[in-house]
Amino acid sequence: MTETRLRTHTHLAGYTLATLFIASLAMQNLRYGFYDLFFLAAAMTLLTLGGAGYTLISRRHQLSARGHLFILAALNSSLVAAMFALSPPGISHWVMPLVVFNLLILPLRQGLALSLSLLVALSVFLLAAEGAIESVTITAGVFALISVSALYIWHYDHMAQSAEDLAITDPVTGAHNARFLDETLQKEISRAIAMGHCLSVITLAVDYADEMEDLHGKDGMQQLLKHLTQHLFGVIRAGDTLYTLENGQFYLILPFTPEEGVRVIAERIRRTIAEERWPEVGKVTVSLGCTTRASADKRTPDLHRRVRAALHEAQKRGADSAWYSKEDQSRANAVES
Ligand SMILES: Nc1nc2c(ncn2[C@@H]2O[C@H](COP(=O)(O)OP(=O)(O)OP(=O)(O)O)[C@@H](O)[C@H]2O)c(=O)[nH]1
Repeated sequence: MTETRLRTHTHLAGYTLATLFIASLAMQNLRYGFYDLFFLAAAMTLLTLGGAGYTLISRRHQLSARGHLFILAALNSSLVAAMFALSPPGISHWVMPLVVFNLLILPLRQGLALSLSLLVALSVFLLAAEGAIESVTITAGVFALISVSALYIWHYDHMAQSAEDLAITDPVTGAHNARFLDETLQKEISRAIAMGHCLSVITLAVDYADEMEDLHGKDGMQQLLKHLTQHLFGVIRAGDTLYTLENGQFYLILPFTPEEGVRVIAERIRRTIAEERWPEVGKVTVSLGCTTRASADKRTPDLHRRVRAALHEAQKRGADSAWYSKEDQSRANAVES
């Protein structure tokens, strides 16, 4: 289940439970003749029902739906207004579920801000209406409830973020993985088409990777890939992204980079890697294929196909070389030419 669907389900469940709870409060107050409180609860029920409707309408962009903040702010404000205008008995019983509800529906910071504001209003009200001891005791209890809920939500957000990072990160090198490559490249292609800027890509393979693995073992090769990743992160500029593929290969997406630029950076990568002495294996060389998006390239396979052909051409020419492929294969020419 995606995060958007999960949020839609939890928001719907939250609003439905809140509606049932507040509607039962409304009925109870009607039964005992507390008409002011009945109208308050009825208004709050309408707001939570509105929240459920809004959740359904915004189900496709639940993570960025801003309307929840307004609905929750209206719920909290109506309770604070009723607190000071009606001085209802047992108001802390209304506040407790609402502070948890704020945290369940809103992003952590917004939920905390609303819940703590409500807590401040409650403690001022209790201080004036019931005295210091009552106010401190109830405020401490509600504060503990807010803290535990916020900690739980922070923990959940943290775990969700770690799971997302793991899903898009190569465990050995720490660069992004192939799964994330297609997603990002398609976005970059769409951005380049919309904004009319250049986009280039490079694919890079360690020369004689299989022989090196036989010689230095899997661990030695993994250490080398880690160091190569750090080196590449040091060479590329902010905005460029790096991906680890299989068999000692890397992929670079370079937004705002024209043909002349990708030739410069490909050559710089080739040269700096060849000049370095790598702790595990000594000297290493790489072959690089590069290309720039042409107007006909609308999808990732268009660029993948051409950049792979360029890498293949570089490898055919022997180790330690780079090759640039233009849209038309017959016009392909070497980087250094
Ligand atoms: N995407 C990307 N392009 C690079 C990088 N380094 C060089 N280039 C491209 O190569 C061109 C020439 O780069 P340089 O020789 O470093 O010259 P520069 O004037 O210092 O380049 P700027 O980074 O644009 O200031 C740049 O304009 C870029 O198009 C890089 O790390 N990433």
